Amino acid sequence: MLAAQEDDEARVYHNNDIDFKTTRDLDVVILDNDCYDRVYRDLPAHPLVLKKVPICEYCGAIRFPREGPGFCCRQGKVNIVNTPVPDELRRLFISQTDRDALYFRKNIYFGATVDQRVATAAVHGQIYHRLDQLRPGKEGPHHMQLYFYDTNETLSQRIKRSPHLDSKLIRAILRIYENNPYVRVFRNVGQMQNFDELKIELNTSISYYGFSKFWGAQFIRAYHGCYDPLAYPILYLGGETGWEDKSILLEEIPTIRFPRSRRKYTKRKTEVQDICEEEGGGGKHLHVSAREYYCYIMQIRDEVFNIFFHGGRLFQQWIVVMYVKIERRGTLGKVAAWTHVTEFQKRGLPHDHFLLITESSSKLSGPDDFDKYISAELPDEKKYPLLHELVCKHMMHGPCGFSETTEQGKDAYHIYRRWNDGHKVFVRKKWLDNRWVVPYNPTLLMRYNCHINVEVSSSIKGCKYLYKYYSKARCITSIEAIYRLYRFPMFSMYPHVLQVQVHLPGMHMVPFNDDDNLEDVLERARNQRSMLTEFFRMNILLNHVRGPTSFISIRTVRGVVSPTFRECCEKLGLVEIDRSLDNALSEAVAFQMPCALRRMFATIMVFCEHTNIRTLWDKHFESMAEDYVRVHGNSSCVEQFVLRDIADILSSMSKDIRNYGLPHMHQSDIKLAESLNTEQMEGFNKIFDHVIRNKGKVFFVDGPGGTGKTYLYRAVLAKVRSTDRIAVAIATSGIAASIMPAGRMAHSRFKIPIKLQDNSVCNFTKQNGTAALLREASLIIWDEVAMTRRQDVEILDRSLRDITGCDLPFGGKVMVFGGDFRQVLPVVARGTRAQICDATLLQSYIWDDIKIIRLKQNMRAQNDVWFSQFLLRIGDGTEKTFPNDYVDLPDDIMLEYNDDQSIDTLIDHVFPDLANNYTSVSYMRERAILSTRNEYVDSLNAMMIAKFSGE
Ligand SMILES: Nc1ncnc2c1ncn2[C@@H]1O[C@H](COP(=O)(O)OP(=O)(O)OP(=O)(O)O)[C@@H](O)[C@H]1O
Repeated sequence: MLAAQEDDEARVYHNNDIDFKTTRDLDVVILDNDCYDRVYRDLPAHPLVLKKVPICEYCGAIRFPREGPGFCCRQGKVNIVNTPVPDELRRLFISQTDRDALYFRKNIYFGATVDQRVATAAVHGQIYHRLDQLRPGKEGPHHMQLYFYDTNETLSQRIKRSPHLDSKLIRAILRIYENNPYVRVFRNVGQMQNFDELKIELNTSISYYGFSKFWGAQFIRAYHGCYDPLAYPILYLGGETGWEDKSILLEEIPTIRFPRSRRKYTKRKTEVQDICEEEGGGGKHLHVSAREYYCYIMQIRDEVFNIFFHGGRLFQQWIVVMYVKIERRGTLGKVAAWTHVTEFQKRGLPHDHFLLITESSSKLSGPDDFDKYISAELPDEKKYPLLHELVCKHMMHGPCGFSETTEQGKDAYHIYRRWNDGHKVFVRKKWLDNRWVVPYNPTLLMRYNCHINVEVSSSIKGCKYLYKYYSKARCITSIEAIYRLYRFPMFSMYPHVLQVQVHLPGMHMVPFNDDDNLEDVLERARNQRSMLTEFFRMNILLNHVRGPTSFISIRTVRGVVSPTFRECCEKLGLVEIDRSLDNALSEAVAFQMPCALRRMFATIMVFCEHTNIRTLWDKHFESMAEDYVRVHGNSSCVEQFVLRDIADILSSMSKDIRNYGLPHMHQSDIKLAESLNTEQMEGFNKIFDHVIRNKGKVFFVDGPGGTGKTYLYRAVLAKVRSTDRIAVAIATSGIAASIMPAGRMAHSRFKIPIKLQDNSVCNFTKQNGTAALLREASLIIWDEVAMTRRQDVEILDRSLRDITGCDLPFGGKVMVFGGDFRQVLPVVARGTRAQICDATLLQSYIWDDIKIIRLKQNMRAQNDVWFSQFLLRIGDGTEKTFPNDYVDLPDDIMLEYNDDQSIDTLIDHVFPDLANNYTSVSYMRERAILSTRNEYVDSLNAMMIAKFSGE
């Protein structure tokens, strides 16, 4: 409070400027120790007040913390003398009581309102007034013609035309401008002999006034010194030039420094001004830049009446201090990285978006953590009176729903607790409750006393939300101009990219009037196109079409008008999309592996609208097939491998390779069905029969390791796909997914949430591509389901029922699960044996409807009957055990443990003669060492790589 009492500014900002009253529902019992009170802990007692810093010792500008020494006047090098403002004008600018002053301020503005009575013309989007006749007509003088009369005549003519004008005020203004040199010159124009021949064109947008015929055209550019006094006579009332003739006094000024106290400042300032006058420009002068000039005059200085000042700088200080405080004091946890964007809203007010990425130790992991930092409720007015006032003042916006607790929302948006506790405040003429409170951090709100919306973002969507502010359509406002003038950082991100608006067809902004019919607006052909792409194409055409006279003539090729610039470019062969994609692939060949090229090729197929994919395939096939050629040599088989890979990638993007005109792909697995054993064949027929008859059923292929489950899936997948039906193959683990044609991992394919709740569903919407794919699918195969939590499968069941609208298991799809409960079971963190068993599919309601296909014949160990039976006995739990469930392993499948040497022995055993074989794909593919932890795998890999020859 001390700081607040001492400081004038503080008093201004602390004044109550909002009326509110508050009420509370008596039925609701308020807890004394409400756990949600955590969020209000350690609140600052009062909003932050910026520290005072001494005024600039050179120019006397009032400075804010962190403004560098050269911020206002380049340490005294820039010194611009302010023209004194007459008392009368000053009064008009500052009086809060005089009616004429209020009227004056209400009615002064710059710019042209298009007056229908004056001939106006829009040339390249700028508005010109053209007054051919300077001599008044029969109706008497008006507009600019009024300037050529003396004060009384001008005034009576003005009042005649606008009876509401305050004649005293107009007279005062005319008096103030009596000595303005431009006013005088203008008046004299009326005395000229050939007055009738004069024409004046006034460009009210930005750039020039032209007096023609008499002097010839006289253009005054915006950067010319007299543009400012002509365009803004009210700011340059003496007609003084703008920045152009201002100069830097190099020799004298820097030696005279203002003392750091305000009392001594005025005396020293007069001394400096005297010296400047004595010098009369005799010192060594350098010109100031426009930026230096504007930066200088936009400063606040004690006892200097500055009519240029528009404010907004305090806000920038607030940004700087806010970030510094956030990072240093860790209000929102320890910040690892951050970024911010200043957005200027329609009225020109700056609005900052900060994204703070906290260190892992400070990550907010769930609703309980969110509640420690964020409140979306009115605080208790008795316990936290000041905070309550600030929430009423700054944080009451649009309505959301009530919520009993904070909940982790879908996507990036969480639901914060907005309890219906009957607490209401009467603010802005309305009774508002917790539903209207924007989420905020009490500490930040108390400290900065302004609207700061704080929310937790748990996904990349938060970043996207922020980044979209880069691509908004923008026009520069006065406050943004000041930001740019002073080079305030507006983006804390590198590289700084200011994008123009880019949008997809049909996704761009469309202007319309209130009374427009929206359907007509959407139908308008010009609204269907992306402005930017059309603009680029038009520019291409401008380089090639000779002497165009209109937009239509640009689009005319051999007498035919094309509807769009793009079509016109295509007709003229000017669009090079195909060639640039070809170049991109050629470039990638130099440094990408064949598998990366195949992925890139598939991406181009799906996203880049290449007009002839087959030519691209023919040209780049060899590069994409290099790795297969090295192993197989045979070209037709290699082509099939490459096609298979691309088909798998396309399938993961829900696309079918058959629609792109590439070489025909043989169904390599189609013959597998012929070699199935009896058990497999029985299962195959059952599954395929249900698919063909479109009859929903859930199967479970139960077989110990090596009984040919994967072999069966591949045969079924190939057969179903050969009938042009969609078969989706997934597995719980990545390795199993990779050995199924077009296999994907379950969590990724079905977007199963990691954290599960009772009614969770897959994270796709009904309209989404995954939903469309699953709706179309005739068969879904899920391998290794024994390792999956039953809840994941139940979520899929719920989602499929939802997107298909069919209440049968899995929406009436043919579902084939496979796995082996004798192998690995689901992982339940720190779960007991009972909890693990409860998480298996066997305990699910789904199990009741499942038809089991049992495979017993071990196809992997056909030559080792003893071993396959041993495995079965272990899995079935019938092998003889010792205390603690130990079993006896035969010696010939074990290696002797030998302390440090054991790992080497294991590597040598599994990978004999590694140094000579590590380049052989088949050798490496046929063997593997399994391990329980990633760190062991990493060290094993390192040990093996060390055995390779060469660098
Ligand atoms: N009908 C068959 N004819 C010839 N070989 C077969 C047949 N069925 C399976 N195989 C072969 O037996 C081996 C094991 O088959 P597969 O990998 O399909 O078994 P699995 O039950 O999926 O094993 P795991 O549970 O360990 O993954 C493979 O090499 C496969 O090619």
